Amino acid sequence: MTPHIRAEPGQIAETVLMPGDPLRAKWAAETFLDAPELVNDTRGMLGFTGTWRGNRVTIHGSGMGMPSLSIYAGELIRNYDARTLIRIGSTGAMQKHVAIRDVILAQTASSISTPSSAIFRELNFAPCADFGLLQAAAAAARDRATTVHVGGIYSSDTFYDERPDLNQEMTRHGILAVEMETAELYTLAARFGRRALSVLTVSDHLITEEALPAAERQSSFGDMVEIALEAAFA
Ligand SMILES: O=P(O)(O)O[C@H]1O[C@H](CO)[C@@H](O)[C@H]1O
Ligand SMILES: O=c1cc[nH]c(=O)[nH]1
Repeated sequence: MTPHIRAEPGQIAETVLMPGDPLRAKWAAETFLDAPELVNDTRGMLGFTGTWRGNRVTIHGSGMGMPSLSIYAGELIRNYDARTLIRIGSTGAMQKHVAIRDVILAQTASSISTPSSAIFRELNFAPCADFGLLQAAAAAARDRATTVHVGGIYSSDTFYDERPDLNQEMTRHGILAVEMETAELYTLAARFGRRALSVLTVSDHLITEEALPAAERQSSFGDMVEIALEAAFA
């Protein structure tokens, strides 16, 4: 038990999928896991443990933004010994060739800062995905109709951005999309020797201003969850 997770030792699996939204954790657990059991609801942050093809999996919300993710992922690693952490998130596209509903495998995550920045001081640490997970997710994605992109993303501290110049530079330098958690997830995984990957679904587009209709969000997120599960147990 931690200040933010009421699960008993042993109630959290070694493999954890982490959406930002606790209700997406509930939906994914009820849709993809056998016998999902609620293991956390402290502060309304939901976590479920069940099995997928016989493998134990926890699906636990991270909340929005890196400070929130660093609490949950940090406690899952330190207190429950989570070994494989895969974010399943929504993201905003920053390239014309990336479309709504496409899936992005985040190879690297740029940021202005993360909760870990105080450790690095003048160093520009380069948070990156676990190569084995990335390779397995790319292989799992190849068998699907969904278009998948592999590359760098941007982990922002803000959803309502006030730096169009910065977005332009990221687009110019090939950054695929923006979200708000991955750089800290990859940094924590590096620090504790764990495996991490972010599998993201494009929910809106910063250039075309398209957005996934609310009614289609869950069905479009299904591919991302299955890719994450297949990668975890490849
Ligand atoms: O859909 P989730 O996983 O929450 O991810 C994205 O959506 C939230 C912003 O609306 C941020 O958490 C961002 O990273
Ligand atoms: O953080 C996010 C997530 C989805 N779309 C965005 O524009 N930003």
